[in-house]
Amino acid sequence: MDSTEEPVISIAGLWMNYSDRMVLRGIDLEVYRGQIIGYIGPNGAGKSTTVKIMLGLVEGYNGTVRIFGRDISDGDTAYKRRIGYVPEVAELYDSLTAREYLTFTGELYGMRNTDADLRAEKLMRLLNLDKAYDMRIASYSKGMKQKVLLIASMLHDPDILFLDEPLSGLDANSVMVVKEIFATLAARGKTIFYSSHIMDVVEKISSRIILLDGGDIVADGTFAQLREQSREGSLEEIFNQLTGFDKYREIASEFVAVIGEGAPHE
Ligand SMILES: Nc1ncnc2c1ncn2[C@@H]1O[C@H](COP(=O)(O)OP(=O)(O)OP(=O)(O)O)[C@@H](O)[C@H]1O
Repeated sequence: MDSTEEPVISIAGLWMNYSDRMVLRGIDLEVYRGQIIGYIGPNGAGKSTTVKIMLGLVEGYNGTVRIFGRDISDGDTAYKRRIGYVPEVAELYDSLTAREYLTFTGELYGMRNTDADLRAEKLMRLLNLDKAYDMRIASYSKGMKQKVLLIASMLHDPDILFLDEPLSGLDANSVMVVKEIFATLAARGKTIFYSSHIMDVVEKISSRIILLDGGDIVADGTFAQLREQSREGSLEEIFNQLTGFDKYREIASEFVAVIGEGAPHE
């Protein structure tokens, strides 16, 4: 990273609460071109909230969020054309075919219908979905839907990709392809910002790992740096240590004990 380079994402003093619940407590974060950020944290830590704020989907926060150098609260939504997003829950238009859905999405991003169609068809073929291109999405498997979401997020060649559990439902071969796509895009200067709970994936593909807990960033660095600081071996162990979670054995044993308490059979 060139130290004189402007960050593509710059967050300063970000606070967010939903009614009486404080979710983000003054987050500061700068992200640069070419970084693959693994944004991790316990359930409910505020990862999706942070991403939705950056996408302009959640308002009412305090602090400053700049994307490509511009404050996103200034009313100019032009930055959205340069980002792609894969949400946590696949909300696809089941009644459409992939051709209809992807050309429609491409047009929303300002592409010409024929260009979007041509490109989408090529990308579908590369992910083994050529035969499904004209089938209704309702008939797709979970992994097929996930591939369509991934294609939709990248069709317009965005500069920043936000993804929530991007490898969810993909088979091992497809996981390898998508991981390689992320690495290649990052090498071309794109930024990948994704959330996942699959620690061995995060460990392997992130150039930088950011751990959110209790509304704050509690770790930020490469996997090697995190490992050095915490003296733990795997990211899963580092995660457990930094989030203060050491009760998994007790919880599991109590859980199994409750199951074995004797069901109220007649
Ligand atoms: N629209 C909303 N209204 C009220 N509370 C919300 C809303 N969205 C999120 N929250 C709350 O904010 C907190 C953070 O949620 P968020 O979805 O950002 O967490 P997360 O880190 O993405 O979790 P997960 O790993 O489970 O996906 C949770 O306590 C959640 O209940």
